[in-house]
Amino acid sequence: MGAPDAPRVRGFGVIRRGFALTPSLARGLPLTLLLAALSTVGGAVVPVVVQIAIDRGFGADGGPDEGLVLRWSAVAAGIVLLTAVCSWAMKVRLFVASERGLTDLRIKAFRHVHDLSVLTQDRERRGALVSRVTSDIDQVSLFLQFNGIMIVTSLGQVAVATVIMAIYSWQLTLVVWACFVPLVVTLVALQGRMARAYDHARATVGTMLAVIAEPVVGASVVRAYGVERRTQHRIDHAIDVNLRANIRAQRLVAGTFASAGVAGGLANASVIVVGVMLGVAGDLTLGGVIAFAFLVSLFIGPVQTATQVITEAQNAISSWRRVIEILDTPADVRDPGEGVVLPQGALEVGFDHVRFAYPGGPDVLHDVDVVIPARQRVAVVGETGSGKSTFAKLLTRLSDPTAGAVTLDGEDLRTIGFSTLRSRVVMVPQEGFLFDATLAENLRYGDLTASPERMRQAFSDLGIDDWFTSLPDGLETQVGQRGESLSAGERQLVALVRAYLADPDLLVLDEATSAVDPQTEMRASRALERLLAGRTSVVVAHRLSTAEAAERVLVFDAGVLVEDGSHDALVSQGGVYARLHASWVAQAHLGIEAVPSAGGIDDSAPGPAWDNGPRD
Ligand SMILES: Nc1ncnc2c1ncn2[C@@H]1O[C@H](COP(=O)(O)OP(=O)(O)OP(=O)(O)O)[C@@H](O)[C@H]1O
Repeated sequence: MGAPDAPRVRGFGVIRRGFALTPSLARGLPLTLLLAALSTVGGAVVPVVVQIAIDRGFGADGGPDEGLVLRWSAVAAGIVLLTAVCSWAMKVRLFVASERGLTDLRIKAFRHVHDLSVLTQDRERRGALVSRVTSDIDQVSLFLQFNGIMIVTSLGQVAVATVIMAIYSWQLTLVVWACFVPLVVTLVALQGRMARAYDHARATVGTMLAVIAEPVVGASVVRAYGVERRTQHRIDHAIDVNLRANIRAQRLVAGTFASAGVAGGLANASVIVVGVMLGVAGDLTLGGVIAFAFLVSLFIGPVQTATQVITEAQNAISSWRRVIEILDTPADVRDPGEGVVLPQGALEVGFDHVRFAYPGGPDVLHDVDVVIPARQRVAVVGETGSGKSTFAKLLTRLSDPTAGAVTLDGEDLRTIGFSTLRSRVVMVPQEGFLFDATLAENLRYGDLTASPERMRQAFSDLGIDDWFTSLPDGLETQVGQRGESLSAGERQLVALVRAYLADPDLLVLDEATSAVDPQTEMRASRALERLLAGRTSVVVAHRLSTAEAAERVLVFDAGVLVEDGSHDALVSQGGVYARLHASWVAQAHLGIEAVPSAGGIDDSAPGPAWDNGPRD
């Protein structure tokens, strides 16, 4: 995602927006800056004391004045100590403020990622999205803690050194500044290129993480198809692209740092030459020339540091921009907050001339106009890609229609608060995602307050307590990552129990296509039967038996609702559904578990499902 719909924020705008989004970052900043300024003063004191000790102590009338040298040394030691304390306090404050601020930012960004519609999330690969909330924020944090304050202290030191140098000799001060003019010009000229180089480098980090994460998640597919080398090649390529992007950015940084070195050397040499000339002319004392030489190094060091830090700031700004872009991406499926109140009980569903297109694509649903009365049990069928899942997504407001409206009991879904919607409407996706936790914790996603007794009762209500009691650890069974310690069929059972605990008034179910053993299949059918009882239900059916059991069948073909009626009526009508049914029956008699589709029989597809199964 080049951040989907967020306007691009530039340079200082990023810093301003960044601070506005994280007020705790700026809180107490004036005191931190004051401490930073005080800690820079200490560094400038030493050359001044050296000058006083040389000119007034060693050069005192009547021989060296040891007392004076000791007194001034004590003063210098005190100031240096105080400076160290200021520096420590400043760093602690900075660490605390940046950690707090960036934690806030991380939480905000993470929440916002959740608010974005599934569609928006799909546009950026998940790994790249995660990188914006993790590694990009880490970059900003690192910069603020180690470099941000260095810019402040360095610029402070440069200012303090300039003032003191000017007090000693304004001519030499001008010479020093003149040596750095080319550096400033170079820096300004390279800013744009460096910003682009770092933007690219940060984007390649996101891509790299996405490319690495994908095969880790899909490790079994990678191994099953023996594509380790091809996968490794993709990863190597992404790493290589990132490496080259970083090198390109760092080359620019190295160039500016080298220019700073040249300017420093030039300044040192010029000061000695011009200083000696001024000394010979009687305009400067020996102590003054030595002090000035010290001050020049005090000036050059921070200028070089600031040069490097300013260039590295581009990296942090690029990262900050990527986080801000996420926060500025509007949540296209917006929660209306309180919203309208829905009546209790089963819900009536309406599609009022609904049209839908995925961003940048053609319409995939065309003028769908249908009413599903409360408590009706509906099956949605059609071949792969006909728009069944999209219909289900609109029904559960994972996306909003491009035109027309989806209604619940006559209320537009867009006017119903998310909390009401999520408690009344539940979607059971094809692959019920399970979290790496116990069975009980996974079931609680359906109802946070469910007690163990209620959970056990749910298994019993759905007629699958024989399976539940076969689990040695019962509710404490660990399901593994994505539920992989359970079989596909068992995961379906858990998903059904979870939906039952949520107790929705409208249940939308995308039937699983994976084939399971006959016993689990029977359990799942029984549980589904009981789960649907008394509720309005829309099941995206992949099994003909599910369509046969429904009161009403909606048939989609290329995004158009082409048939609508009971199973029997549609079979006798002799249309798309009848053809689907006939091919299925023929296949069943032949004992081949092939998958007929609206276009005929597809004998390459596996399983008992009657469309081609999921595209991927
Ligand atoms: N996220 C997406 N972005 C772009 N196009 C999409 C997206 N999801 C689906 N489509 C397209 O929309 C059309 C309808 O897809 P949909 O998933 O609704 O079909 P389906 O009937 O549910 O198919 P299946 O039975 O295989 O799940 C297809 O042409 C598909 O390619």
